[in-house]
Amino acid sequence: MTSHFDYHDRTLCADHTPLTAIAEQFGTPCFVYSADALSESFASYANAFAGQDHLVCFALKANSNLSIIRHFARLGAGFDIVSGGELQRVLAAGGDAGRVVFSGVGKSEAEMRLALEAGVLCFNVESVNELERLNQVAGAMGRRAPVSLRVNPDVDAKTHPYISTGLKDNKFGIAYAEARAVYRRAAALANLDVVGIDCHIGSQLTDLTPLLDALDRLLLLVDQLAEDGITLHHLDIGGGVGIRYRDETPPDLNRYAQAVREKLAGRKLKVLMEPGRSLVGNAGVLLTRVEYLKLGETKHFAIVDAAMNDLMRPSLYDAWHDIVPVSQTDGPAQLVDVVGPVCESSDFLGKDRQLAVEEGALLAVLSAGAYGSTMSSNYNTRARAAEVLVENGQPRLIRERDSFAQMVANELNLLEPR
Ligand SMILES: Cc1ncc(COP(=O)(O)O)c(C=O)c1O
Ligand SMILES: N[C@@H](CCCC[NH3+])C(=O)O
Repeated sequence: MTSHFDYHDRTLCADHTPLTAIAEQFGTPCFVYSADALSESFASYANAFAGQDHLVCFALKANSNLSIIRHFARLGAGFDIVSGGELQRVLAAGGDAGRVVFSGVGKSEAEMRLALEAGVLCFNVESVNELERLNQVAGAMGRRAPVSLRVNPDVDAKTHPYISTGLKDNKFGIAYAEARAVYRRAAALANLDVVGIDCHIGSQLTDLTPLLDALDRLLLLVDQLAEDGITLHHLDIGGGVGIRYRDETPPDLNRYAQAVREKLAGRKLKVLMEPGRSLVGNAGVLLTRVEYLKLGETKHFAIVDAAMNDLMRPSLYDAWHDIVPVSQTDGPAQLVDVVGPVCESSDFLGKDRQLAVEEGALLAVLSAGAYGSTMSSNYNTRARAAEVLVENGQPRLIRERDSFAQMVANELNLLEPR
């Protein structure tokens, strides 16, 4: 529970707006976000890094709803994108392309053209082949491409193996041992401007040590590059700061910023960062209603109207999300698996939870603001959930639930005549 999602008169509220009223108005399942929580998490970065030349680039993959992008753009954020689609979202929401860094291992030529056209701040390049392709695409357009190399510092981020990205055997980044040579190659290419260096070692990190170790390794490289006559203007420390899902202790941002400040003292390097989860994760919940209570032979199930297609994290990473009743009752708690209607045994939101539940009751799956809606799908031809933003005490629909007509429309006119 956070101060933004808390009980008032035994009803869970989003900034004092009862989730019962939101469910009534918008239906379930639906994601509910708190605008104040978004502002607060952004402010905690801004305050921690105040006094240092920096840019917080919100990693869109965590939550790319246009209203959330716009909210962060108004607060002065930049954006970290990984596809042409994400760039379109930033532009549609009124974000500034000049504050966008473009990450990702597989940028297509079309995506490069789109980003050069828009004028992004930087391409975070992840391989020599990408470098050559970008040089060629920029040349053909008569443009120069600003580049940073994503260096793989080979540090163990000590997180779930699926979300660790900074080890030698991960597909991400340019091997540390090769980075200096690749920079020389980049500097020699006619249509590129070498402007920065970046890394991102993994997600949901609760320990600052690997982040700071990675920074040390990058700074060593920055010095070697200076000897080669390559001067960088920014250093992008990536994202990865973890949040509390259950009982984790997230890293202290002030300590992180202080350590970064000390390590960069005396250098003319702007700091960029790419937080996703830590900006939005605890600013959202997934609201769902219990359809059935099913007493199995060995287990009891609360079958709810949200499923793995709405929130994949439990199925995919065995991730824990707290699940709480929206209305507190005095009924007896029982041990249940909270599962969805999807036809997969891995379709669960939580296992072995002590909950006082009854059919028709509302539940809130907490910490669902990051990698919830963005990873959702239409599996089982289920409509992707609506999204609602609570701002100034008012809930506002920011994404409509898919309609079934929408879902079949793309294929309907391609049907062979009967
Ligand atoms: C390159 C890059 N930047 C930023 C992020 C955002 O990470 P997080 O949500 O953990 O802050 C990711 C995802 O892990 C990423 O791959
Ligand atoms: N999608 C993951 C994190 C991966 C971040 C992307 N590099 C999650 O839900 O935790």
